[in-house]
Amino acid sequence: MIKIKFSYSYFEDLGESVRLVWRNTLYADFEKKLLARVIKKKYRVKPEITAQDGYLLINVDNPDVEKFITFFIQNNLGEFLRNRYTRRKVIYIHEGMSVPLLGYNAFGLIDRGTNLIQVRGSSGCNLSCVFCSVDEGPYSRTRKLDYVVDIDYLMKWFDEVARFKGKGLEAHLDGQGEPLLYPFIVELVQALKEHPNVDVVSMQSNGMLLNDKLIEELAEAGLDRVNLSVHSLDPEKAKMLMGMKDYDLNHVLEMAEALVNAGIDVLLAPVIIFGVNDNEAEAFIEFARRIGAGKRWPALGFQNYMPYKFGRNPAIAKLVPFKRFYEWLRELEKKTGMKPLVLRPEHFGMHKRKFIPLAFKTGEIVKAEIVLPGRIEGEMLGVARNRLIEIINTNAKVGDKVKVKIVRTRHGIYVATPV
Ligand SMILES: C[S@@+](CC[C@H](N)C(=O)[O-])C[C@H]1O[C@@H](n2cnc3c(N)ncnc32)[C@H](O)[C@@H]1O
Ligand code: SF4
Repeated sequence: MIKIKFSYSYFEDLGESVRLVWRNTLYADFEKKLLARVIKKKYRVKPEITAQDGYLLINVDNPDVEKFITFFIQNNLGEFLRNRYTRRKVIYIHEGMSVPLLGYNAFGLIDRGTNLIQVRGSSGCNLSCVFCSVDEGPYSRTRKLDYVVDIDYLMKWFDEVARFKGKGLEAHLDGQGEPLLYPFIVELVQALKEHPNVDVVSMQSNGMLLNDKLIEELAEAGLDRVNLSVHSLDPEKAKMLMGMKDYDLNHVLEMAEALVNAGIDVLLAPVIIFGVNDNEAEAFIEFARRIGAGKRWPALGFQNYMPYKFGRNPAIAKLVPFKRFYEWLRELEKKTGMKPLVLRPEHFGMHKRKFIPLAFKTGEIVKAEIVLPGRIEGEMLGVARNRLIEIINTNAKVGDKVKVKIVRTRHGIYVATPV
């Protein structure tokens, strides 16, 4: 009998197939028939395949089978890889693919002309907030696939960006999705924190996937702050806003306190939808005070709900102009004595820094090679001048070389249309 287990992984028996669960966030299903067929073809034996106690079990005596099937699974992982929370296909981006990590907003790095660099290791979310700006989560209607970037490759690009941007950086883990779904999140926090140009490592998270052990690991790795997205202190309203019946508000609130106790600062970041949760503002402030949030940075970062073209824009959401929103925050500051609620970049030690020079001008026509499918219908990702370009309204295929017109370059995110 051969027993196989990979590090950070376990196998589950699903009857017709075996599932390899990798780092709790990714999985790949292999049909037992397929594995048996490839073994039979090479070794002329008909094995029985099961999974038990996390191991893959194959009832053959030949020890060569172990090496062979290990190689087969590792080699074919890319084809079968899926996100455990969204169930979407995952494209694993690594150095061998020559995919630049600047230019696109679903993965890689974003420089918005300050000392803060956004770091996006993966897409995909465990929740489906009714107002989500990027229509994320298991109930997304627009997002078709997810990406995961290999950690060494991500750090290689980060290093280049950091060298250009200089010292005193904040590396902020956020994304079109939930950063805690990144399979190497602890290692990533540690690698960023150890970078000589990084002072602060922070993360934007919904907090659901935190637990005491993970918090301890993140604190040890050097995570400085979590901007925690909590949108109601009423369990039922929170379930409705997070779009998930099993959203556990109490767990998230407990984790908020655990973060503070572990020395990771917390900034509570509720999205305010007037008429829905604006009446909870004082309760959020009280909660933030009670747990000791805001030790080095502000304790609260109320966000004004905004509709987005490819987001979920619920009918309940009433729009409030920013002028009115800031007035509301100032009134709250006066009433509660909690300051600052009107946040400015200085509160986060943020200042302007020179931009990584843009690779394209708006209106420019360039020849791009299509390297990956995009996340939404009609979108593909192209490469030119060592930058990614999101090409919209296209039916090009991977490998095609196409002429495109750059229609957007803001903050080094490039969008183009075919010409
Ligand atoms: C897209 S999420 C990604 C990070 C993580 N999943 C989270 O929710 O914290 C980034 C932030 O944007 C906020 N957000 C999402 N949709 C929004 C909207 N329509 N208007 C304003 N803020 C929004 C979220 O609450 C979160 O604080
Ligand atoms: S707002 Fe954040 S937590 Fe909510 S669905 Fe979007 S990405 Fe997920």
